[in-house]
Order: sequence, then C-alpha cells, then structure tokens
Amino acid sequence: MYATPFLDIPALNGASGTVQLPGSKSISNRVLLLAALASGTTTIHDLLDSDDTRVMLDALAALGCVIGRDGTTVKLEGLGGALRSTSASLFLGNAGTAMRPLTAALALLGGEFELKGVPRMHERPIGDLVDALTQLGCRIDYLGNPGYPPLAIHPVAIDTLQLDAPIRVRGDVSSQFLTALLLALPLAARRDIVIDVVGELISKPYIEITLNLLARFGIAVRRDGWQRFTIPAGSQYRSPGEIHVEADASSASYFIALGAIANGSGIRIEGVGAESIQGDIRFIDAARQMGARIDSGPNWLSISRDAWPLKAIDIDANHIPDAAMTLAVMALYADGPSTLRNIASWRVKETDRIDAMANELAKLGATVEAGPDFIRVHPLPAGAWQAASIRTYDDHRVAMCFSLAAFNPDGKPVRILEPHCVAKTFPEYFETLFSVARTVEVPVICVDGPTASGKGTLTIEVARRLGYHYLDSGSLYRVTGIALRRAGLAPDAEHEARIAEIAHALPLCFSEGKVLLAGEDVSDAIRTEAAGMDASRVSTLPGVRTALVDLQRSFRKLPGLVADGRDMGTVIFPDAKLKVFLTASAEHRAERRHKQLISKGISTTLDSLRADLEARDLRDSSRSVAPLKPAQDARLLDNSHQTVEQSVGQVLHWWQEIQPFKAS
Ligand SMILES: Nc1ncnc2c1ncn2[C@@H]1O[C@H](COP(=O)(O)OP(=O)(O)O)[C@@H](O)[C@H]1O
Ligand SMILES: Nc1ccn([C@H]2C[C@H](O)[C@@H](COP(=O)(O)OP(=O)(O)O)O2)c(=O)n1
Repeated sequence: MYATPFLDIPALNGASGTVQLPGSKSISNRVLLLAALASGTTTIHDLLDSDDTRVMLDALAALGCVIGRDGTTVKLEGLGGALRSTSASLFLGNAGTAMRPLTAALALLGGEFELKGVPRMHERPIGDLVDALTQLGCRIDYLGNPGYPPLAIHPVAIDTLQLDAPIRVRGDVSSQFLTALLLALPLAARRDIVIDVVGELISKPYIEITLNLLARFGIAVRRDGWQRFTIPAGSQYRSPGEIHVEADASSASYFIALGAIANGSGIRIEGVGAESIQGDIRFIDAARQMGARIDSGPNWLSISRDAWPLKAIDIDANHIPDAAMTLAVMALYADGPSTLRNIASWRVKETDRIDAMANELAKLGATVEAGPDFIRVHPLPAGAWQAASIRTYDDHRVAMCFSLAAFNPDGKPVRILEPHCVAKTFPEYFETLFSVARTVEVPVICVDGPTASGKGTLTIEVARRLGYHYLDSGSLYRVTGIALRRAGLAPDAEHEARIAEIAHALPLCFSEGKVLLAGEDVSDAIRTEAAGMDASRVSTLPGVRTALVDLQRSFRKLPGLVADGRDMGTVIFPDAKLKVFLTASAEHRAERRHKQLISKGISTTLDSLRADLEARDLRDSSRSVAPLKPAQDARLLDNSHQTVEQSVGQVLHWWQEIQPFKAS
C-alpha cells in the first residue's frame, strides 16, 4: 500500500496480463456477521483483508467470537445467538457494511453497546433503520445528531418485541437498512417475520447477495417482488462449515475498464466470473455497451479493447452504484457525452460522490453536468487533457477510478492525493495496476556523488516520500566484491572475465531492507570499509560494469525509481529527468562515516577513514570507464552544511518544479 501523501502515476499507454483480485467487501462483511451469529465454526476462504473487514473482525472479537487467521483464511467460532460479552464500545471506521447490520443484530441480541465511527460515518444516515428497529420495541439512542451515528443500544427481551405487524423500512436511501434487518431478524424468528419496504428499493443486487448468503447459512427468506420479505418462523443460522468469498466485482470494474481502454493483449481477472452473485458484476454489460470485448468463465473474466473511441452510454446505473463511478472516467474516452442516471445514493456514500466526481473530472479538463441523481460527462479530446492533482475525499473508489485517467492521449501524469484511502477495500490496488500497466517512461531521479556524501540516506528518504523504488547501485559492486573473494579471486584486471561472469549471475535478492546473496544475509558484511574498497577496485573493471548494466536498469519500474551511485546520471539512466550530484567536503564526509561506523560498533580512526575516502574518491573519479563525475545536466548539491531533512527538501523541491501539476 502507498502510505505517501500523494502518488504520481506517469502517463500509461498499455496494459496486459493477469490480476488476482481481493475478496468482495460486501460478501466478506455479511459472511463474518452470519458466521458470528451461527453456532459452530465457519472457515472463510479468501476473505478480504482491508480496513472495513478489519473493523468488523475487531467488533466481533470484542463481542466474544474466537477468531483464528491464516493469510486470507479466517476461522470464526460463532456465538450461536448468545453474546459472550454484553457491553462494548465498538469503533466501526467508515464501514457502512459493519455499522448497519451490527446495529440491527446488537439491538436484538441484548446488551449495552456504543457504536461509532470516523466523522464521515457520523454524517451517513441510519435513521430509517433505527426507526424500523424502534417500531419493534428495540431501544436505541442517538449520541450525536438525530438520525446519524454514534448510537447507544440498550437491551430488550426478545419476547417483548412487536413482531405481529409487518416491519416497515425505507428502501430508497440505502439498501443496507433492509440488509441489516434481513441479516439480524432471524434472531427473533419465533413466528414469521414480515418486512415491508417503503418506497422504491434501490441497489436491489445487494439484497440478492444478502438473500443468497442467508440461504447458505440456512435461512430461506421468502420474497414477494421487492416490496415484501418474510423470514419463516423457526429460522436458525446454520454454519455451512466452509465458505469461499468471491473476488470483489466492484474492484474488478477498474480492471475491466483497463482492458477496454488500454492497448495490449488484454486483461484477465481471476476470482470472479460473469455468474457472480454480486450485482456489480453487471458492470460488464455497461462496459460491453461502451465497446469492451469480454469473455468469461466460472471464476474469471478476460477483457480487451474493441471499439475505440469507446461508445458513449446513457444508463440507469441504480443497479451498479459503486462500479458505475468507473464508467464516469471511461466516459472521457467515449465518442460523445455519457449520462449515468438514478444514482442519488452516491450522495450518501463515503463522500458525496456526484460532487466529488464532477469536481475532479473538471480538473482533468472535462465538461461535466451533475444534478441530484445524475452525472453527464463529456469526452476529452486529445490536446485538452490537463495534468491534475486528484482529491480523493477519503473515498477509495475516487482514488481507484481516477488512476484510469493516466491513459490519456496527451501523455499527462495523474497525481492521486492520499492514495492510502484504497485500503478500505483494495490495499494493493496501485501495485496490482502497476503489475500490468505499461508506460512510455518510468520517471527516474539519479543521485550520484562521492562516498559518504549522504547519497544512500537521501535516496532512501526521497524514494519513501514519493512511493518510488530504490536502487543502491553501490551494493551491487559491494556484493560482487564479496562473491569474488569467496571464489578465491582478487579484484584485479587479470580476473576480469571471471569476475564479470560472477557479476552477471549474482544470486542476489533484496528483501525487507536486507541484501541476500544465495539466501545468506550479507547486509552487514558489504558495509565494511574493506568491502567498500573491494567494490571500488572491482568497479574499475569495464567487463564488470557492463555485466551489471541490465540488472541496474531492471529496477526502473512503475511508479518510479530513485537511484544512488556514481554513474546513474551519466551511464545507466542518461534520460533521467532529475540528476543530483551530491557532495560534501572530505572533512565532513570522514566525520559522518566515522560516526556511522562507531554507532555500528565498528572501530576505526578519523585519519585512516579520511585517507581511505580520498583514495576511493581518486580511484572512482580517475578510472577510464564511467568515472565519478557530474552529468552535464546534473544539479549540484553540497550538503556539507545541511541537515538530512534540508537535502531531502531541496531534492523534492527540484522534483516538484519539473512536474506539470497545478496546485490542487
Ligand atoms: N546532509 C547530511 N548531514 C549530516 N549527515 C548526513 C547527511 N546526509 C547523510 N548524513 C550521514 O552521513 C552518513 C553517510 O551517509 P550515507 O547515506 O551512507 O552516504 P553514501 O551513501 O553517500 O555513502 C550517514 O550516517 C548519514 O546519516
Ligand atoms: N554506480 C556505482 C556505484 C558504486 N560504484 C563503486 C564505487 C564505490 O566506491 C563502490 C561502493 O559504492 P557505494 O555507493 O556503496 O559506496 P559509498 O556508500 O558511497 O561509500 O562501488 C560504482 O562504481 N558505480
């Protein structure tokens, strides 16, 4: 996951390959609650691991469920209708799929509970659900604004509930109110329980997921149209033992759109097929209408680009409210204005999604019309796209769907602010996108300079702030030095061919900040001054330098790279947009290295360090191939009198100066 304040996606121009998607949020949280209400143990495979499922799991654990976890498989011992803990204060983040059903279940289970979430959760309505439950005799108080969480729930005896008249619940604000009642009311099914929906029920496919999963847990709800639902007397939750969670169809929408937009041999999605129980899978019909070619099997989808430009669309998107946001970005690539209708529910989601989409699409240069329940997006012709900083409003779907704007024909990058909001449902979204997307040019920042000037320190920090990959090219020469010593060689010209072979086939792996040579951790061994001197000697051999070129260039991956060394800007990445030549006086550098080595418990003297360092400077800058020198277009940074933070700030400032983004 990218924990950076922003993520710059370079202009993308193609995509091909296979993606495995995380489990569906809607299915995951429903299954968790049903497994908790049932008796016996349920093993849930492929459960989504995200913010919203984590708050649900934490809440269920606080209520006394015993939960075991092994990767994406969760074993949950159900409560069998009896709480083990009858008072708790539960924090439910911004997860509507946790807040609504837990409100209903806890109101019936008996106990004193407080349910709260993030500030946005306290702006998302729950009054219609609370009204339906209080009609029955449940006792629920608003702790803040009436009609909204946080809530206090008080105990009632189940046999005092008024279940003889149909329970009336509004269905035209959020279908989650009905889902919450359907999931929880079997707890009270001493007699048939009838639920009547008031108003036109929206997002019906989500109700189908609810009914389907209730059936898997032994509850056969009878449905009369979409107005009346009956939970039969004597209904009891029965664990199915094992259950698999399908991949999230809403998450699939970004990759379906990717296949439709991007040049390439197509995208294959594993984990969900056209027969999915998730309503958002109907996104494929809309994508086909816009021109995508889509094939499907029981558990996969394959998508490629067909009509281009895409065909404009005018649809009622009520049945695919979440996935339809993706259509709003696809519309930029269409042959005329596209209209998404009947989407009033967007206004009460993680943010007001109609406003959010309209604002951010406009930043790209698009003309957008929006009303209480619709949005109309005009296509953006080549030449009219702008590089934009996209605000994401703590809404995972805004962040994900705007990444698709990076395929614009004008080659403009897209900046996604607060990209970590995707953790709500798809923490690895951007990594997954980058695993299949292609770009004309992965951005690179080079930091070259003499030893102990602070290159490593600066490079690591700049890479961390930008979410870029990091290449410590010196470590490759250092590891080669160790490998040749182990082969009984000296770092001399007479062994050049053998050493070059060793360098070419280094069994090297970088993992969790460690450098592994044939599986052995050599992170400390390569940092000694002797290893540095061997590295400096071996690096004068032209055959060795050539042998390491491809390995160094293989680090250039999306979304970008910061590379540290001696010849990053001159030889390895001559086209890099920013090249920094970092220096400091020999005196400062010797002092820094001295401190660094002492702090690692390695004893040394300042004088010998300074002598070694000057010898290394001389060898590195006077060798015949790729000597240490600033690239012609490098910016010089002498950090003798700077703190690390000042050097980092300077480089980030230079980087920002050459980005095309306007202030957000
Ligand atoms: N601008 C700076 N001011 C003070 N100390 C620094 C600065 N940059 C780096 N250092 C310190 O100098 C030491 C050497 O830095 P390092 O990044 O290992 O250099 P290099 O990779 O160029 O050999 C480290 O202990 C680091 O914390
Ligand atoms: N791109 C590079 C990186 C390092 N080298 C050589 C020259 C250096 O003296 C050694 C060790 O490099 P490294 O960057 O690890 O050394 P310092 O941390 O700056 O002391 O490798 C090189 O020739 N080209």
